[in-house]
Amino acid sequence: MAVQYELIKRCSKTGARAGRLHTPHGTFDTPIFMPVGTQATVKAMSPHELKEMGAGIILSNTYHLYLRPGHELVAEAGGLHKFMNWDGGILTDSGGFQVFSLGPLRKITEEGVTFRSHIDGSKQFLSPERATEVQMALGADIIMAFDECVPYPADHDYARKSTERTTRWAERCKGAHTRADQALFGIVQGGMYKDLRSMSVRDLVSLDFPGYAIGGLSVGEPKDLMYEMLEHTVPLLPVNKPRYLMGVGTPDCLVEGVLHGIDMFDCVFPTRVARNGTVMTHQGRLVVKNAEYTRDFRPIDSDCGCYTCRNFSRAYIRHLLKTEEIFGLRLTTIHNLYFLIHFMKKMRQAIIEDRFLEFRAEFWSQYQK
Ligand SMILES: CNc1nc2cc3nc[nH]c(=O)c3cc2[nH]1
Repeated sequence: MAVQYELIKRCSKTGARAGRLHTPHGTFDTPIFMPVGTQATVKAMSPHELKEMGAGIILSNTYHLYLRPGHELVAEAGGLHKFMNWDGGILTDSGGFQVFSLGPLRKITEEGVTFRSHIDGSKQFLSPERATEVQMALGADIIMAFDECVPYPADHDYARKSTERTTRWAERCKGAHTRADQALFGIVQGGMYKDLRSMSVRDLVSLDFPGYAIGGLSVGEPKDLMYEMLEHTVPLLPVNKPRYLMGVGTPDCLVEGVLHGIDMFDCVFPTRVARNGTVMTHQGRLVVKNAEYTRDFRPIDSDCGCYTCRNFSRAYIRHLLKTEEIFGLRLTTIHNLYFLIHFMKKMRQAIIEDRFLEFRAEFWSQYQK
């Protein structure tokens, strides 16, 4: 199997678990946070810096790379790892979510989705087979089935019909997937309906994927509703397969996702907000661009071991951001990614030492959103 999950330790009181994910490009500790590199680069970061800060698996997007530069060109370069000179793990999202959230004027049929490129308005079409072919050409270690992310809110009838189609599409992806060195994950849908989440899990598990993503969350629903869906859905998934919660990445959601048994997370949040000067600390977020930090010569976070916090002050970073110096957003990005990657390592250690609930209580006692 291209990707194998190894369970190391289960928390005795919750669904939290520590594990390892074995892939063709290395073995990575879980729970893991995966930086997003939509267009074959984690914005402002070099592969060397990503490796140095402990990044293991990064994401790229099929939708974007299919439109530009095209999957054929990436294949000609020898695949994504060679193209971007990254020898760690790569996961590609299948394009479904991006088509629904980016591509204007889209039309969904049983066959697939017709949409207009957000770049040049050209008419495009993706089907389960085509999305799988594109991902095989891009060459990620983990690829995702082509699905429809049920929008929020959606009525039960729409959610049911869409989820049933996503399952038929997952089967078609499985039929089209012929690369033995890649793992194809199914994506659980079902909207905010427990019966449909159960149906989606049952149908996908019967198709037997090497890993399962929880889709259709972090789409604008209240966090408590997301947690409720996780509490219901995750325990239904096989214990010996990785669980990947798509699009989730603020510290509070990461803690609650780990609590419910999630192993893998991705989110643009840390890199996106870094570029406008929002950085994460153990007490919550701060906007280092704000005037209050003009003469603040302390590091962003005195407990943080990242390159930014070891070498630069809030005042200096604020100055760089105010003057729109590129180095400023590089420093905030380095910090935010390091913070989350190491936050996951601390959670993993707490699970191994069977003190995850204490870790979680300590986190919530300090954290202001
Ligand atoms: C930022 N939130 C978010 N990013 C997502 C990506 C996804 N990809 C495929 N399918 C999904 O359902 C899905 C849901 C998501 N929510």
